[in-house]
Amino acid sequence: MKAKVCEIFYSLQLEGSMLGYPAVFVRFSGCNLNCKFCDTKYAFNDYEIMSLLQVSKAICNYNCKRIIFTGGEPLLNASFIKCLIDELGSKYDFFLETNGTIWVDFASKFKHIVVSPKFDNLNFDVLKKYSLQNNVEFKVLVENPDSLKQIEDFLKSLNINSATLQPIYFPDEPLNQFLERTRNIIEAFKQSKLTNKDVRLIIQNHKIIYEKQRGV
Ligand SMILES: Nc1nc2[nH]cc(C(=O)O)c2c(=O)[nH]1
Ligand code: SF4
Ligand SMILES: [Mg+2]
Repeated sequence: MKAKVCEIFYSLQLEGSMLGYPAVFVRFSGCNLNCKFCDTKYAFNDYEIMSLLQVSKAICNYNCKRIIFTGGEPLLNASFIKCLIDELGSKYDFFLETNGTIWVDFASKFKHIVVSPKFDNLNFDVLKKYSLQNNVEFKVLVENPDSLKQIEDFLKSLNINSATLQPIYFPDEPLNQFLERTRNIIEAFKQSKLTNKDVRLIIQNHKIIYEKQRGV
């Protein structure tokens, strides 16, 4: 079995509630969506075709027990990932970053799944299934302070009480502008109804620390 793999690298999880844990990232190429704010467009056409053995060897070369599958949309390679998990076994903890449009029946094999729904492409049947799992974190992207009302309604519609808000850092946006927009989002968040739920705001720390480099 083979898959298009964009990059495999060792870093810290620098987004979401698992912030700070060292992990090996396996970034698959390709996505079923095409978001205008996508920060991994390079994953669409920069890849190597790799076998299961090549990927598992690359993972084993790092001395780290946490493996994060990301993309693109990693679940376009669901059976490849399932085989990797079965092969690598119980000494590893597996994590997933997905856009929440594809469901897999081995979802419970992941220690933690980050589902980041995109409002232009919501699949409520799939999102409902993820919302019923106890290993799922919903990470909702925030464009500006006005986006919070839509996010409130979205969480309510799926009966979701806990989530992570992540301000979007547009690919060609200057850092100062992102920081100012983030400060405005924080002020609006503090005044919103979301403060009555288990909702937190966490920025993409790698974008600040490494200035939008890839593979970090
Ligand atoms: N350090 C680091 N943390 C991340 N968390 C999620 C990432 C992703 O691109 O899915 C990512 C990434 O690309 N780098
Ligand atoms: S779902 Fe994620 S990887 Fe796919 S196009 Fe949108 S932002 Fe990019
Ligand atoms: Mg990313």
